[in-house]
Amino acid sequence: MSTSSDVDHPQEGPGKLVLKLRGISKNFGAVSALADVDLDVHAGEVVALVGDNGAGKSTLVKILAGVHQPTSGTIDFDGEHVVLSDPATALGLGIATVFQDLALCENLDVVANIFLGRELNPVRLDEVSMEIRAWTLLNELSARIPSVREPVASLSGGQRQTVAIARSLLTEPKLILLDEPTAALGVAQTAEVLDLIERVRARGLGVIVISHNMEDVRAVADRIVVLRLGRNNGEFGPDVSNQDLVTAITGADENSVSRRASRRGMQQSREALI
Ligand SMILES: Nc1ncnc2c1ncn2[C@@H]1O[C@H](COP(=O)(O)OP(=O)(O)OP(=O)(O)O)[C@@H](O)[C@H]1O
Repeated sequence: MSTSSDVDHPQEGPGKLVLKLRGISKNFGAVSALADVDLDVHAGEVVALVGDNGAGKSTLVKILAGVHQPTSGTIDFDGEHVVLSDPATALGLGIATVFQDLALCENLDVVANIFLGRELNPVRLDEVSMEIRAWTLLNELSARIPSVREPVASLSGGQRQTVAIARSLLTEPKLILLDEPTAALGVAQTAEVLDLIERVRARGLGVIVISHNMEDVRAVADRIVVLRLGRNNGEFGPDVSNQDLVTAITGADENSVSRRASRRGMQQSREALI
């Protein structure tokens, strides 16, 4: 399938600030899930949010999706102070979230899944217009979907992720949150989804990607933001070393990645001496 997205939506580098979080904290009773977190995302920028289990990534995404309310802190979206009181408000403002479970209906086809709950004419379904719109959207994303009349049950993991992302684009959001979009995908499917993220960025959207896979993060992110124990713990470019990233995520500079790097360094100096 050929693409026209780069032509239709030219975007060179990050644009204006679309999301600005300042001092976001979230307590669940006595548990502090987030403490004083700052985060900026620009239009046309992919920001990877990384951190160990329990670092607070999901809590932050749920705050942006309007599922949780922050205990304190401010959210500016598209230059305005906002309160994301519920998921409909977040979506209405232009923040779309693709959760890890994708929430697709297995027995329905691609068109029905993309338009689920947003049918063009819910009284008398306008199947033709919906099919054309679905094809156009998938075409713009260079998606490899064999047929939009295929039930989702017969699609691969990467294709399902594509359908879920296409569905989230239907409301024309300014920011899209992707929770572990490549988890449990094979090599080729992962590459497909990373390509898709690049196309979403090329449309000028701000993208937040949560991922545990550092290779994927480095491949697609413009900026990598580390959370540790609910706090900001460093911000890096995609060329950051594995060692620095692991140190920021775990808080320990003595780990297997650093030990291997130092062994490699010692071996190289030994070879230089011979
Ligand atoms: N609804 C809740 N009630 C009580 N504590 C919670 C709730 N949600 C999250 N927490 C706690 O907040 C902290 C951050 O959890 P969160 O799920 O945001 O981390 P995470 O970085 O997404 O981890 P993972 O990678 O394992 O999904 C953890 O200590 C967790 O136990």
